[in-house]
Amino acid sequence: MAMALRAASRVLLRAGSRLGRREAVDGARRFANKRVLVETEGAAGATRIAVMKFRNPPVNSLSLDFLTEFVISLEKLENDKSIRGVILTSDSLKRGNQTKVAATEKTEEKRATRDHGGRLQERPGIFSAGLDLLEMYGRNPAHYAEYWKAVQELWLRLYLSSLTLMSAINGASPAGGCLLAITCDYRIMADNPKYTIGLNESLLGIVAPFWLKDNYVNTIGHRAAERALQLGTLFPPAEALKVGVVDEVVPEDQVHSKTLSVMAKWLAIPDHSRQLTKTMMRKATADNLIKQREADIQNFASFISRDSIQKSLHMYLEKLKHKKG
Ligand SMILES: CCCCCCCCCCCCC/C=C/C(=O)SCCNC(=O)CCNC(=O)[C@H](O)C(C)(C)COP(=O)(O)OP(=O)(O)OC[C@H]1O[C@@H](n2cnc3c(N)ncnc32)[C@H](O)[C@@H]1OP(=O)(O)O
Repeated sequence: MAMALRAASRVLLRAGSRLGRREAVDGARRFANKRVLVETEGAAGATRIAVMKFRNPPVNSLSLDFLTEFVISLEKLENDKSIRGVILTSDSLKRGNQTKVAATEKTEEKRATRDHGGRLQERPGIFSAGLDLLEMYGRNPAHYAEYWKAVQELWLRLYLSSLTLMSAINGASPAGGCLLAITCDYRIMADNPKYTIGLNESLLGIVAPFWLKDNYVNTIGHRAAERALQLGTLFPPAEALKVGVVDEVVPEDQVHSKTLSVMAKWLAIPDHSRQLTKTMMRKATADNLIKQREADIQNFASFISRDSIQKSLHMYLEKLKHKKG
């Protein structure tokens, strides 16, 4: 398993440097590639935590490029012995198809956009819109296989990470967005009813893979997962808390500070005992995928290539495109 992960990571690292994606390195405190910004907090020499900010506009979808850059960044953090905790969150996104508010306007208005009548329109934040539908639609089986391998890799890396992982969910988090969150050790969500979280695959005419289903069952229990998966339920914050998809809901402007303070409590636990406990809880679920990765890739490639599934995805994409009109 470790060898397989190391080999896959070497491939990803080679791909990353070939594409020249690393844009800026500022000592050990901040590094970025195009789609993931990593900032570290804490004094040099002491335990530090890192914040991984997604910035893949317009909706932080998990494109192949994003997945590659994410895994490279995570690996760098895993290899940095001063880092013990990582927070996953979204960088604030600005959508390209609306007029951006002038920088001179008040701070709260800067985060808004204007509608066609020129009125300020508050847009919901987005943690991640999940897997990139354009990676799963209209491509060939080889592409689907490559994409799915990268999705598996992301899940395995996160689910088995020895770091303490927390998600600061500052926006909508459907499907693959929820995947990112539920691999974490702790989830804190902004109290904004416009934000929802859950595995909504069934609404798209697709099915969550067994390992994501297992992760969901481990998080919210079998009965709740059975119902939520069939209905494709996207929970607003209060319901997400009630069912256990998230651990805490806090006012939007406190998500980051609250996550930092919970992280401090987790980091007070000795690493070795916490890590061994985490492995004990998660290994069997991860092993289920590890022992049949190749078969899972083939299943995905043939499932997603079906005419009926492509048709469902087409209809869903059209629905997204026309919902504004
Ligand atoms: C027999 C069994 C065998 C099983 C074998 C296994 C099979 C496995 C099958 C595969 C299962 C995989 C698991 C899938 C996981 C997923 O993650 S699928 C993706 C699910 N995501 C969604 O449903 C979210 C869709 N998006 C939205 O709801 C909204 O966009 C939003 C995130 C709430 C944001 O809304 P808003 O701010 O209003 O922005 P929009 O205008 O809607 O979007 C802006 C543009 O972005 C495009 N877009 C949105 N989401 C995605 C996406 N996920 N991928 C790619 N592109 C996306 C959207 O179309 C807009 O585009 P333009 O119109 O061109 O601007």
